[in-house]
Amino acid sequence: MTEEEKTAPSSDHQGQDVAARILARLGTALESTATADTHSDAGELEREERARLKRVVGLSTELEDISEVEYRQIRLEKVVLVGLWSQGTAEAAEVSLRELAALAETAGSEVLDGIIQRRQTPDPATYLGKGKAKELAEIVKATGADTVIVDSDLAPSQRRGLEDVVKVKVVDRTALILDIFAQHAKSREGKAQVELAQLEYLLPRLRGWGESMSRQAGGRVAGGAGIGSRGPGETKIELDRRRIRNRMAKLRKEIELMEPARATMRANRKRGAVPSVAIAGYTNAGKSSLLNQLTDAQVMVQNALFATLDPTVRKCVTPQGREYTLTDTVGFVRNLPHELVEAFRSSLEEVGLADLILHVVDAAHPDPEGQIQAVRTVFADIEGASEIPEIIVLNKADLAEPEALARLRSQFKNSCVVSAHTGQGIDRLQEMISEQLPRPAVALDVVIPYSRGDLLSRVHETGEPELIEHLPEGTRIKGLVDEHLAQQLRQAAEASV
Ligand SMILES: Nc1nc2c(ncn2[C@@H]2O[C@H](COP(=O)(O)OP(=O)(O)OP(=O)(O)O)[C@@H](O)[C@H]2O)c(=O)[nH]1
Ligand SMILES: [Mg+2]
Repeated sequence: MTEEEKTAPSSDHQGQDVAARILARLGTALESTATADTHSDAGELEREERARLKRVVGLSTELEDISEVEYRQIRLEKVVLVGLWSQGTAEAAEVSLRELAALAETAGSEVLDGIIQRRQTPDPATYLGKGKAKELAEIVKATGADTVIVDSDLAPSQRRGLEDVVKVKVVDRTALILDIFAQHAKSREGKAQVELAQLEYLLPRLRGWGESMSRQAGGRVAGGAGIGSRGPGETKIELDRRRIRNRMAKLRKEIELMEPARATMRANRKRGAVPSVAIAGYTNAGKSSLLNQLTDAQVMVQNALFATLDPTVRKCVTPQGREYTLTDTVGFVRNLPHELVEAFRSSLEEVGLADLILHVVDAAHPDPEGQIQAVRTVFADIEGASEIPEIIVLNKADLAEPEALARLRSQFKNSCVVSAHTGQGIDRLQEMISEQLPRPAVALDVVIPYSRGDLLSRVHETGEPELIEHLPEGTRIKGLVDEHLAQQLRQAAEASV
C-alpha cells in the first residue's frame, strides 16, 4: 500500500445512503451561482480558479465508490489511457488517443501512459482482449496509476469486467467529458444543463452499479466494507431511480424557465433586424480568441477543451459601419455525448438561429477535416443549422503547415485563412462577413428633416446607404434598410412635407 492510499479519506462517506449523497451534491448546482452570471471579463480569474482545481492531489479512493467514478468530480489523478484501433489508419487511432489525453488533462489528471489495441470490435466482457487487459493491468501497477480511461463508451458490464482485471477505476469517454463540463459550467443554466446530462447518464447505469456491488459483496471491494457490501436491493434501486427522475423533471422545468430570457433577447435582435453571426467549431479551435480579435471582448481563452460553455454575445460592426451580433458558443467534439447535446440544446439553438456561421477550424491540427466533419454532424442535429451560410475560418495560420492550408483552402471554397494570435487575415474575414450578412430588404429613397439625425445614424448602423445627400430641405437617403427602419423613415419624410 502506498502512503497515499493509507491517508486517503476512504471511509468518510461509506455509511451514507448513495442516492442521498448524489442528490445532495447535485443540489448545489442550481442554487449556488444565482449572481455569478457575469461572463464579461473574468478570463484571468477563471483560469486561476481552474488551475487551482488541478492542484489537488492525494484524493484517490481506489475502487471505493464507483458511483463517484461514473458521476461527477471524477477526481482523476494518475491515469492510463486505452483505445481500440478498429478502422482507419494507425495515425487516426493515435490522434484519437491524443485527444483523449487532452480531455483527461483538461479534467485535471496526469496522463502516465496510453495503449492502443488493434481489434475489430471491443471484447464484450472486458473491452480489451484478455491478453491486452492483463498487459494493461501490468502497466497500471508499474506506473502507479489510479484510473484507466477508455476511449469510447462502455457498457456497465464491460466496465466492471475490465475493472476486475486492472483493479483500479475504469472511466469511459462520456463520463470524462461530462466531468469537464461539470467543472467548467458557470452560469445557472449551464450548471443545470450539465447536471441533467449527468443524471441521464447515470440513470441506466444504476442497475448495473447495484448488481455489481451485490455481486462483489465481500469480494473485490477492499475489506468488504462500504456501500458496496450492502448491495442495494431492487426496491432501493427503484427508489433511487424515482428520486433521480424527479430531480431531472425539476431541472428540465428550471431550464425551461431560464429560456424566455434568451428568447426575448433573440426577439429583440430580430426586431431591430441586427443580423447575428455565430462562432462555432471544434473545441480548442480558437473560437474565443477569434471573438476577442474581432471585438474588444475579453473572453477567457485557455488551452483546454471546453473552456467556453456559456454563449457570449458581443456587438460588432462591419468596416462599412453595419452592426451585427457575434456569439461565441460551446465547442464540439467527436462523439459528443448525446446526453450533452440534449441538455445543451437551447444553447446550441443559438447557432441554429444565426444568419451566418463562422466555423472556426484549427488548421494546425493533424486532422482538421475530421474535426470539420464532426462539427457538421452536430449541425445536422440542430434545427436549421445546416441551411445557414457558413464561412470556414482556417485559424492558427501562424502554426499551420502551408501545405495543410493550401489543401483546406481548395477543399472549402468559402474559407479564410487567419490567425487569431497575430491578426493575420482578420481584415479579409471582416470583409467576408460584411459581404455575406443578409441584405436589408427594403430599397427606398427619401428626404428626412435634419432634426432626425437619430434615423440617419440608424441607417449607417443597420442599413446599406448608397447615397446620402444634404439638400436644403433635409437629408436625402437612398439605399437598403430593414422593414422596421423603412417605416420610421417614411413617417419622418411625410412629417416634413
Ligand atoms: N498559435 C495560435 N494559437 C491560437 C490561435 N488562436 C487560438 N490559439 C490558442 O488555442 C487555444 C484555444 O483557444 P480558445 O480561443 O480558447 O479556443 P476555443 O475554440 O474558444 O476553445 P473552447 O472554448 O475550449 O472550445 C488557446 O491556447 C489559444 O491561445 C492562433 O491563431 N494561433
Ligand atoms: Mg472558448
